[in-house]
Amino acid sequence: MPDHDLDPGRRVDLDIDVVRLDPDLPLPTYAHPGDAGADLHTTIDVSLAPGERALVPTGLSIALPDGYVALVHPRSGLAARHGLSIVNTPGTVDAGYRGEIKVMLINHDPAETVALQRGDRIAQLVIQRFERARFVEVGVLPESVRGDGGYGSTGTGARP
Ligand SMILES: O=c1ccn([C@H]2C[C@H](O)[C@@H](COP(=O)(O)OP(=O)(O)OP(=O)(O)O)O2)c(=O)[nH]1
Ligand SMILES: [Mg+2]
Repeated sequence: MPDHDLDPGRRVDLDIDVVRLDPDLPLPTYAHPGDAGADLHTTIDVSLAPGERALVPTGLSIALPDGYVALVHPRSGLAARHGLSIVNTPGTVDAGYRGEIKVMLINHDPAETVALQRGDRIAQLVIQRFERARFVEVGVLPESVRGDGGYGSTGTGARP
């Protein structure tokens, strides 16, 4: 097995109820064992001129268990080949959301139009657990080594 412990028959971690609003298109699909992202398909043909964005339907509605979120990530191949990304990457699909999952695609290529066809895999859905925080207001935060340094405070060169 080339993927050492990435067993194709690996247990499923979680069942998620899915409604296919467009029954001719597939469910989200993991391309390989061990993949974090399940690919999402566009239900429509869509053409994006340079700089243009579009909210693209996937034909899927899901019901996530409480404590889980689905994140809509770009696909690196489309990004590398066509400059295609997602405006609000990663998109957040809340557990209580019952509407159609949509993807806000944007064409970052300066010159080429990106043409996608119905059924093309346009994005990937990563399912994660999250923590729901209680925001406890305090007057002073505990000290830390980083302090308020950020936004490039460590520079870009190699660090010793
Ligand atoms: O890429 C995305 C992002 C969001 N959504 C859906 C699911 C999510 O639960 C809902 C709301 O998303 P978000 O909270 O990011 O948007 P908002 O602008 O804050 O809208 P709202 O006021 O409805 O929360 O829209 C998608 O289908 N795809
Ligand atoms: Mg919101």
